[in-house]
Amino acid sequence: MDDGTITVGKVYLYGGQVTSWKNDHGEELLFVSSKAIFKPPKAIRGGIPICFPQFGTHGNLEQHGFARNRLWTIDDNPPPLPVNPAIKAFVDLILKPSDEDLKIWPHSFEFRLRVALGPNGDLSLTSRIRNTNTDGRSFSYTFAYHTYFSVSDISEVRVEGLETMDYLDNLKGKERFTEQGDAIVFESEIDKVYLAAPSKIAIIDHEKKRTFVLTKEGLPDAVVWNPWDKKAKAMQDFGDGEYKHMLCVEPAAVEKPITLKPGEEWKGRLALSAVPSSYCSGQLDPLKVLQG
Ligand SMILES: O=P(O)(O)OC[C@H]1O[C@H](O)[C@H](O)[C@@H](O)[C@@H]1O
Repeated sequence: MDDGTITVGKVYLYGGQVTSWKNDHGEELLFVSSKAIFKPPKAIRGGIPICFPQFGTHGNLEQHGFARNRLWTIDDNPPPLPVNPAIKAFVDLILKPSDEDLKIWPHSFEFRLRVALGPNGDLSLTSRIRNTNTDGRSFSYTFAYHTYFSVSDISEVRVEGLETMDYLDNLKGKERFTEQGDAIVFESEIDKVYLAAPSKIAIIDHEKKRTFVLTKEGLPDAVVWNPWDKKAKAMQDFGDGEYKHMLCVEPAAVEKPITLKPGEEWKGRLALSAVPSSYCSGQLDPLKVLQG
């Protein structure tokens, strides 16, 4: 997507993956590792990988499913879906299963991902997944927009909107806990699936004085992940110190898989905006961020 002067977003057909989203000062808002590999068999480390038809290890497929390491195609003639008139540019990507995919997940589907840039440079991703099985069978899946945000310094970041939520802790065998009343801050590795999270979540980067506001629809859960130093070192496609400059907050449907009957379609949407943080007396007003 190009507005004629500066590139404000980049989408790879490999993975159907957004790898760049910039504000009007040309600053990159998504994190992509300097060691990312942009070809099969692994997914690109950064941007917004799509986890489908499985999130994480919640099933028998490879971690996070296969959509993130398949080649998607562009739909040159997208259908006239309800389009927000304020949208400046969009592209529709399509994924359908190959014969090989059908061997590991025996279901026909059409996945249409619309990536759109809206007013003020907002980025939205809308997934429409349709069951195209002709044998009358339903299918179920889990899903996530595995969004990697670029942050100045992870120790200066807080996440608002997930306080008091229940979560499954992936670092403790997916055991269920309840979060305390304070905003989430980061001092060590985190890998949690917040359940029935609110539709708006804010990531506040104190040093950058920037707040990312995530709005999600059709996606009840939200995963929060940072590998921290030890896991960072163990990842081949991730720099040792890069964990300091990224945070994944991933709108998802994990706890309750989505089931589609033949002919049925599901829609899951993520909208992102980056706004200057209003910072007064060391405290942000979460209500302003989340409602304003
Ligand atoms: O290394 P990947 O397969 O891309 O997964 C990276 C991470 O994704 C999610 O956030 C999961 O909750 C983590 O458990 C996982 O480590």
